[in-house]
Amino acid sequence: MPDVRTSVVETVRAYLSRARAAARIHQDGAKADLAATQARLERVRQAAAQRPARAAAERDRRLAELDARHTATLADLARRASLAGGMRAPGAAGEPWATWHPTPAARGEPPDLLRVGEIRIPRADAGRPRPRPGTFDTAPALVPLLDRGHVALVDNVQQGGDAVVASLLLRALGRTAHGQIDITGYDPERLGGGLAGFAPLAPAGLLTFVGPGGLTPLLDGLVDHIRRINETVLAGDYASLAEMAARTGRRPEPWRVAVLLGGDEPSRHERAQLDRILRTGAACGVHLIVRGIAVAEHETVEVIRVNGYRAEISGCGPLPVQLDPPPPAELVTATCRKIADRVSVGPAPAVFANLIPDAFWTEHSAAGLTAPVGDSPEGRPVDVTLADYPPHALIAGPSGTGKTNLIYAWMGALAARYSPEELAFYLLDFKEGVSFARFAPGRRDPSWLPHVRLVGVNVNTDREFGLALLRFLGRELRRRADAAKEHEVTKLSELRHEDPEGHWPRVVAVIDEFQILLTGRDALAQEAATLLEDLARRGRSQGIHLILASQDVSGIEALWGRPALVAQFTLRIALPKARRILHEANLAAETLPRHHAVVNADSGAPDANRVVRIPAASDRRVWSELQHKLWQDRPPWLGPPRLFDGDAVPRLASSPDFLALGPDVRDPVALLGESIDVQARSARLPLTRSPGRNLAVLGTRVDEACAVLAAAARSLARQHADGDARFSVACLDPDAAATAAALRADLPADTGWYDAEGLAALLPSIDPSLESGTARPHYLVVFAADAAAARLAVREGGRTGHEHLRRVLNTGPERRTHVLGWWRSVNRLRDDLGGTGSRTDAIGAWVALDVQGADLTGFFPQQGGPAWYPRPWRALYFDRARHRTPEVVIPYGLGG
Ligand SMILES: Nc1ncnc2c1ncn2[C@@H]1O[C@H](COP(=O)(O)OP(=O)(O)OP(=O)(O)O)[C@@H](O)[C@H]1O
Repeated sequence: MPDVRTSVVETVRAYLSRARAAARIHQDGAKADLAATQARLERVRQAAAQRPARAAAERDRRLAELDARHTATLADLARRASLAGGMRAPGAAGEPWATWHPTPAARGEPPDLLRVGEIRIPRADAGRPRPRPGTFDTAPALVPLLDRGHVALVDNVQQGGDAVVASLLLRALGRTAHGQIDITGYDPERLGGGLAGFAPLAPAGLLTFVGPGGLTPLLDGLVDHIRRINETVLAGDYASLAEMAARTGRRPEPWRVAVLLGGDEPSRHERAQLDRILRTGAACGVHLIVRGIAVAEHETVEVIRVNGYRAEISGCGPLPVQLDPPPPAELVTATCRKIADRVSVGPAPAVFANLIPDAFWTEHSAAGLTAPVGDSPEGRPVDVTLADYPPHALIAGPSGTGKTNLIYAWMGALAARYSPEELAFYLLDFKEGVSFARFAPGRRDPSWLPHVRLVGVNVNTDREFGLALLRFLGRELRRRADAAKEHEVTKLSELRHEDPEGHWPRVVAVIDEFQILLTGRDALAQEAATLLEDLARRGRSQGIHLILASQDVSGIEALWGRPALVAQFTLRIALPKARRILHEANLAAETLPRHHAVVNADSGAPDANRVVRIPAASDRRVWSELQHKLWQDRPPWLGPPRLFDGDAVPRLASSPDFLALGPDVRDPVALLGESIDVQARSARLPLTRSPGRNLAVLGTRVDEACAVLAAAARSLARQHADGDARFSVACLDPDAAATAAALRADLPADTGWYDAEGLAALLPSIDPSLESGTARPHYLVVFAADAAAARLAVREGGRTGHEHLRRVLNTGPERRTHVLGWWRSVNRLRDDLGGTGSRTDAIGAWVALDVQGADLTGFFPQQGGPAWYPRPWRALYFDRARHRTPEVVIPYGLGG
């Protein structure tokens, strides 16, 4: 048993020993853990003890950084505010008084803000927690007044307030065009003393003082003015005068600034009027500077609280403002005196540049053409319209009063507003001189006014050219009327709407000294008057407008006989001393100063007068500057205008019809000279195989006769390949020899050359009846054919030379043999044809030079011959087969 007990004890002991050992191990582990935890705790404790100091350092670093950034931003903002301030108040709006002088803004520039002092922005140096007292950045303290609002001064010290009022007024005066600000002063306390420095403006009407008790009428007047501007000037088209000025560059009304300096408490009516002005005045250029009268808060009112030279301005927030000192008294009076002097003298002369908009070709002419021709006496632009009403204009004034200048000004203003797609000019000057030539390319200046399609100068003796223009316009009128009918509309504005792809510019035809076209009781004047009447009546709806100018009362009288025609010219422009263009009772033109015009869009009725100052627009340099700009912008499809110069001699070699000729034509055409027409066409004589297709040039003028024959022969030669046609040249007048020889040199090499003897031998040899139908053409060009009469009278082989000549004339053309001859008188031709009573039909076409119309009786279907008064380098051409009336042609120059 003891053994059992012993064994149990030992087992338990062993078990306990193991358990103890295990517990010891656990205890050791726990101890180690405890030590580690305690060590960590100690570390955490130590770290925790260091943390507040680090956080504070970090916080301080961040604060310093923010401080520096803030300081830099503030300095930058102050710098930028200063810069921006300078830009918003340039020149006289912001300049210090020491260097101040008026700098009026340019036309159309919006008015600036006005400086009254400087904003002081406290400067905080980096690293310093607080700004150092007395250190600050500055920016101009600007106040909006003109076109923007009103200023209310709240002050208790006189000085600073006086300085603000004087600064605002002087800066506003110096920054606007002279005379563009009307000031009214209401100063019942000091009876105007508050504005004493500005008194020199009073005599020029730019400053009015209102006495005590005058506040009501003053406010009523301003309210009335605002109403008038809204009704008649802005008229619903613009929200404000500022918008009108920005869009049109025009400011038709001056600003009105009323300075109200204290007084009794306003009545209820006055307060209501004040409120109205504060609400609505700025849009109409009416502004108040109020001091000592409490005004309602309004967004348009800038409140300045003045305390000595310190102030707070509502627009600058709480930032303190240091007010500028008042402008020196002598600067104020000297400036006001200068402005008053300038305004009393009257506005500066009207300037051509003011008629030209900043941007070209922005207007559309569908409804009409509107452009200024000058300024009103107050300096405001005066627009003139050509449309359905008024459709046409008459301009009159004695020589030298500026009609041409007015036309230039008007054309410049129109051409700058309307593109060549919208407007086309046709210009004709019957005066001697070349006033419209500048619009066409010249030798020195290749530019042209892109709107001009035709220029006629030196046409005083070529009334035919005026007629040609009217015929052309008549055709254009019909073309437009037809197009309108096709689109089932009646007016140009509707046609343009229906046919947007069509090219339908408004046409303006200007005819200077138009009466020349209508003088004389001949058929030409009759036709011209009838065409004019038709154009004037029907042109209005088709966008064809006439501007007729005349220096001579007879010009107007030429129209007076046609009341229906005159009635269409409802727009009348009278230059000084122009008579009979306005209504009889309208004497406005009598007293008109130089370079002025009365524009009247109601047929001259006195009520419709508008006096306009016309700018000088004739200066070539100024004009060509504008023309060059417009020319550079011209559309690529637009060619130069046709220039018809009555003094110039046309050249065959450069005439379009000559250049278009080529060989192998069926019926050759002889070109005889240039037609007087809107296009540079040649007068043509078709040489068909019909009887009478010969030409007689008649008259004694050698050069012109030679020119016609040479042009005819040269143009024929161009239509035949070498050898295809035969040319024979006979020259029987030594004066014509040089031309004839030069011609021969240009004709085919086998061209025959004959004198009288040779001609007498040649004629019998020409036997057209023997030629076959395909015979080659033969042109017999005879210079001074009559000089061969004695030789041709000789009978040889049973026949005289004359008989041979007549045979060739009579039977030649059918066989392609044509005589192109020059006879120095009609009678000599008649003799060559067989004497008085002989047949003349072999001469189917003639060109008369210095030959009286009556002499041509036998060669012209009507009794008495054609109406023809010979003039230098002009010829009358008649082709029995084609003409009803003869046409005037200009021979091509002998130079080729
Ligand atoms: N508004 C103006 N301002 C300055 N100069 C002008 C003005 N109008 C005309 N002139 C000048 O007066 C002169 C005569 O002008 P213009 O040739 O236009 O007159 P006109 O009536 O057409 O004369 P005429 O019928 O004899 O040709 C020109 O030298 C012109 O430059």
